[in-house]
Amino acid sequence: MMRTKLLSLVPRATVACRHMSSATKLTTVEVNDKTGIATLTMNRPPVNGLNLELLRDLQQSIEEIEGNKSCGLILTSSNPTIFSAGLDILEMYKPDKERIRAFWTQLQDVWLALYGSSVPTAAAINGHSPAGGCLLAASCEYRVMLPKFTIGLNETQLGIVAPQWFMSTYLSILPRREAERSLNQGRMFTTEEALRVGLVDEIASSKEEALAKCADFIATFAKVNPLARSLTKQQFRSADLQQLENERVQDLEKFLFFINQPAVQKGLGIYLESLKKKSKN
Ligand SMILES: CCCCC/C=C\C/C=C\C=C\CC(=O)SCCNC(=O)CCNC(=O)[C@H](O)C(C)(C)COP(=O)(O)OP(=O)(O)OC[C@H]1O[C@@H](n2cnc3c(N)ncnc32)[C@H](O)[C@@H]1OP(=O)(O)O
Repeated sequence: MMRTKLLSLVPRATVACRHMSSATKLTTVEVNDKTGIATLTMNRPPVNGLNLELLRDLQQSIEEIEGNKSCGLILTSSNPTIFSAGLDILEMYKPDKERIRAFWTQLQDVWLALYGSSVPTAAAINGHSPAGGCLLAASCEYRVMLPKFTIGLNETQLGIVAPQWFMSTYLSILPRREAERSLNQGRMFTTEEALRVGLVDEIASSKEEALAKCADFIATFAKVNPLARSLTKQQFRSADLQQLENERVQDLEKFLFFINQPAVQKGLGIYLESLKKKSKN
């Protein structure tokens, strides 16, 4: 394994980091030698849109962290204003038949790996986090968010339906009434609103502070037996995980049927255009 000091890339307070993976281009993993916590950073400009390749790299990085006996995983973004824009709409708009199957299957794999991770997980949400971005953050056990950003499962606003496992993820954090209402509305929460409803656990004023708060959360498990902790987590999450495991193929087929509906394709096209127009103004 390659061991590189990355002192120039980490806060001064950090003593030393092992750079575990550099082969992947769209994610990096750095393990703090002192705390044993791995920081997994998404790095796909311009908006960390979750395309097939970023999802593959995410899964590889999660597996790397699981296999490396890290004490915890912090998910964050290299972009200073965007955690992740969610699924890359270009994967779903006028899709290639084979690729879109691989894409959705890979998204399922990432969720199973992250939501079911045996290590403690936290998200340092250092930017906007709509839809699939929110799903990733919500799959972690703890969330710290920077002010003046937005987060939420906004699928209905795009004319699409969040599948059951997106809903289960929301329900693992939010009271049922709040989860149902905000999913139906496709509501995006400001940082402060997200804190109020419990979608995020803390607010931090900088990325460094967010990472430190996530590390503090992970440190709360330092004296807990790791096997007891991970089996307890598994028991809490196993029904949700098992449901997708059992229905993976049907879930894929439902997604393909839905996404290929002419009305859905039309809606995605209009939404993409509106994003592009907005970025030109
Ligand atoms: C019952 C059966 C159920 C079956 C299941 C069926 C269906 C489920 C299917 C799908 C589930 C999908 C979940 C998703 O994740 S969909 C994606 C939702 N994402 C969004 O709505 C976010 C859209 N983006 C934004 O709001 C902003 O871009 C953002 C706040 C993230 C950043 O704003 P900023 O001003 O900094 O940047 P922009 O100028 O807007 O964007 C720059 C550039 O990036 C392009 N872009 C942005 N987001 C996306 C995206 N998600 N996918 C692809 N491309 C994106 C944007 O168009 C600009 O491009 P360009 O003009 O520079 O070329």
